[in-house]
Amino acid sequence: MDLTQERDPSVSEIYQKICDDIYAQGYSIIDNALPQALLQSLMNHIATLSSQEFKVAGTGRQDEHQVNQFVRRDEIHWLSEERECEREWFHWAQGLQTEINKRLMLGLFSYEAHMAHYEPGAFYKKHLDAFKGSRSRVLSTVLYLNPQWQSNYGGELVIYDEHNHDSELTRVSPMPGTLVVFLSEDFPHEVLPAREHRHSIAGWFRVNESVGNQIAPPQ
Ligand SMILES: O=C(O)CCC(=O)C(=O)O
Ligand SMILES: [Fe+2]
Repeated sequence: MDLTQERDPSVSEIYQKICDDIYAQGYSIIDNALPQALLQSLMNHIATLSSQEFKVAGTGRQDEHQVNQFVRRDEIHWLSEERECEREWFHWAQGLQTEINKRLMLGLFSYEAHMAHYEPGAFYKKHLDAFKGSRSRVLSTVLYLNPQWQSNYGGELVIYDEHNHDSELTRVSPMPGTLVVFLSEDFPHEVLPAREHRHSIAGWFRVNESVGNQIAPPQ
């Protein structure tokens, strides 16, 4: 089953819009970004994943992984190619990667993603997804999977100005099917506490950090 509907012109229009926005301002916010069937299947999937498949999220690189409850309070489940509907999300992201590389020549090489669950009251303090100059994570994506979200629930993503980290650029409410894409090294952002359970998929495109035939160490 191909839930991304490759031939659907609206998929390539969305890819184009993301490329245009990234080129113009470094970030993109798209409502109803996915084909309805794919969005529905991801929402069903996250709703049925058992709580055992979510782990408390940490901060820092994998080898210095720390759980810091003052920084973030979400639980995550890394996506894999093994489950069909997770594979469909990778497929959609692969299409975006191809388009971005063609249009913006960012040299995106791989994509990793996890589902995230924020309990009521959970948050993620202001942070960057990559250290400046590290080139590990180049482009971040966040897709929201909350079928019943209302604007008074809170839980907004706040994006800050790349040149003035105290100045708020915009707030995004985690409405179903809204997608945010931004340059990982440039835009500090935070997740405000919500009154309800909040679900999303966060993902990151990386460049190839391998030198010669040596494989880059895990991040
Ligand atoms: O869920 C969001 O809105 C953003 C999550 C985030 O910033 C992250 O996982 O790095
Ligand atoms: Fe982030």
